[in-house]
Amino acid sequence: MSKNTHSFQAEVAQLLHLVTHSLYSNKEIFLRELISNASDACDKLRFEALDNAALYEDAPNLEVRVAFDKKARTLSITDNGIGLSQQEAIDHLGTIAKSGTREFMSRLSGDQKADAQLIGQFGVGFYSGFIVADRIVVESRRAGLPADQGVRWSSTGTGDFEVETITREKRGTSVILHLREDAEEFLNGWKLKQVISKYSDHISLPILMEKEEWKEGEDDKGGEMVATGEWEPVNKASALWTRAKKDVTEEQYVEFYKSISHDYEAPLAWSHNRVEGSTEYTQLLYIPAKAPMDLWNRDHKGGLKLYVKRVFIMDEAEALLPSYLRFVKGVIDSADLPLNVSRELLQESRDVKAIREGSTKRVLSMLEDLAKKATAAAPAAAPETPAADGVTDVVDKKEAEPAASDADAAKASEDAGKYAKFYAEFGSVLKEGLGEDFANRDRIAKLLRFASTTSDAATVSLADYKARMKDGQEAIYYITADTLAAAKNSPQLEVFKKKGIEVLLMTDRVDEWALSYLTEFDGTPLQSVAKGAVDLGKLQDETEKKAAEEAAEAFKPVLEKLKASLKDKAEDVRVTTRLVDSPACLVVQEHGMSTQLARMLKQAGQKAPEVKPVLEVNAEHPLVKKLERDEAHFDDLANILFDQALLAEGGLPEDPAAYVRRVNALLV
Ligand SMILES: Nc1ncnc2c1ncn2[C@@H]1O[C@H](COP(=O)(O)OP(=O)(O)OP(=O)(O)O)[C@@H](O)[C@H]1O
Repeated sequence: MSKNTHSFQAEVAQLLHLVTHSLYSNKEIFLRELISNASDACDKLRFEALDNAALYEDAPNLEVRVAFDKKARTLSITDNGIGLSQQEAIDHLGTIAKSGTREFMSRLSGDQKADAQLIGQFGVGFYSGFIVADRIVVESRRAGLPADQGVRWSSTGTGDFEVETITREKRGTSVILHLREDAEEFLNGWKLKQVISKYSDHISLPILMEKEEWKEGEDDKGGEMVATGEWEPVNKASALWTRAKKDVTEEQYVEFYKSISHDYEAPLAWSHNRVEGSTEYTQLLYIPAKAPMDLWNRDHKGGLKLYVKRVFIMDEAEALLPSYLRFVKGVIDSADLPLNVSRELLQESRDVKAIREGSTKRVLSMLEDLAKKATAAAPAAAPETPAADGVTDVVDKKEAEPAASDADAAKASEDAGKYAKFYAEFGSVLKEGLGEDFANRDRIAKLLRFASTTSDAATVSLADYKARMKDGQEAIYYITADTLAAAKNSPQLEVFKKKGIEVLLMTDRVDEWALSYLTEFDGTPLQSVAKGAVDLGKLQDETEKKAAEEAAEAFKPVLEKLKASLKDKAEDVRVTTRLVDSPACLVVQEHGMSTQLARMLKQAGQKAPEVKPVLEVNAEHPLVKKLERDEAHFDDLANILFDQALLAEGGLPEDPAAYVRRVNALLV
């Protein structure tokens, strides 16, 4: 192949521009990214070589070499991993294959600081080389291909890249950075070692650099460091999760997280354990502080890497955790699984089942721990009972001690905010667990937080709610709506407000579905206030009940007429005591699908059963009383009553024009 020029995928060109302009303040991360790619390439080789040892050729020791050339102003990162074929170089170094790329691009604002944060979350990988280089040359040969099928890829990071065939004896990849003038600091052995030990110490392969010695200059001209030709490792070269906890600093845990997740922010919590017993494995699990772009997609792969006896097997091993914990990042290293385990085999393995259960429990305990810290910081709230699952020994666990200094106080308040932060990012995903993980449903339920009629923020746990229930209250009441405002102002809440009964306000898209799996909490049923007839049980006194029955009796003839008038729209019409200020509201039958969920399904283009709601009217309301007197407009009034009830809960009348006509007729 002669030299060919290719254009970058449009997104890459855009990203490159941003990388060079936004990540400037944190230049050195390019080295972490390139070393991490080099290490991944070695992992891939080791994995492919399980079936084909010939791929090792004559170099079975996998390693990464970092070298610089002061005169040529180049810095190179060389690995003897899997390498790239010509086509792979074109495909992988010219496009971004990651899911969520488009979504990511659309969120960029043009504000460099904000965008730099976003890019950090997205992970720029290879392209980060352009932060420090104005030209990058990649020379590579894929393991197993003949020497004359090497490839040289080069680009100045603007719109195009060039690809040509070269002969390369050694398999693997060299990334050669032609450094910009202002990146000269990386032409220094000491500086490079410092950056490598900061970001890449956990890499399990040796990262080698040439040993340097001080050489005096001639004629008193001052000396300089010169390379000796001898290579020495500059990292510890033991995978971080294989080390004892006491040998790993907090900073190293954070850096390791950043390198496997490409996240900018530190994680909220982590847990590192060696599990022994019938299934042996090491787990290092992290709870991120920020949700990735495509978390909502249920096809979003899990964030766990699977190793077997320290050999990398696969990324995104979704079988290791249930889907509702897909936000968790980390590593599982199993001592029992066969090295050639495939995704399909994983699904069926009993060891994997044990790992999955153990890791699920571990994540839930981490979350309980965070939640407990939040509660400890807010003494007014009801204390959370920690789940007794026998799982202890969480690395980041610190007993809540009285803050001894300002620093401790700051740490305590930071810890206290972590659960709220977690919940804002991942609460909706966690809720999916109610429907997915029956064995842990109670633990998940304890972790849920909602807004309520006493708190706009999602801070109320079901346990808090229970602790505040009124004497005689027999259910946990909730309402689902599209928005907090719609939930708060819903007519269905009126009687609850009047009686001072707290109602949970649920506005998450998954609430209705998820809550259908949670019929009770700690022995108390959950009851939607928009479903079925309102039964306040002991909260309503005898006189109230009697008055309501009498009103319903007196209203019967009007009710019959209303039913006839609205027979196409309403399943039934009845008198209610749940309304105080509003004339009417809609409810669905006890086990029916809420009108809100039906609407959502329709919007999503899915089939939803036709739900005819029940219209409940407030016999005391002047508009309803008017029905008794105004024979001429009865039909119009009845329809307006129904349509307004629909509007109040965020719906739209079936025939909006007819609704407007009817209202106007009454207005003039
Ligand atoms: N040293 C290397 N050896 C072999 N292939 C490489 C090397 N560096 C990069 N690649 C290939 O280029 C692709 C793109 O790399 P890049 O760092 O941009 O993204 P990534 O590694 O896939 O994603 P991320 O960095 O977010 O994990 C890699 O997936 C890999 O296939």
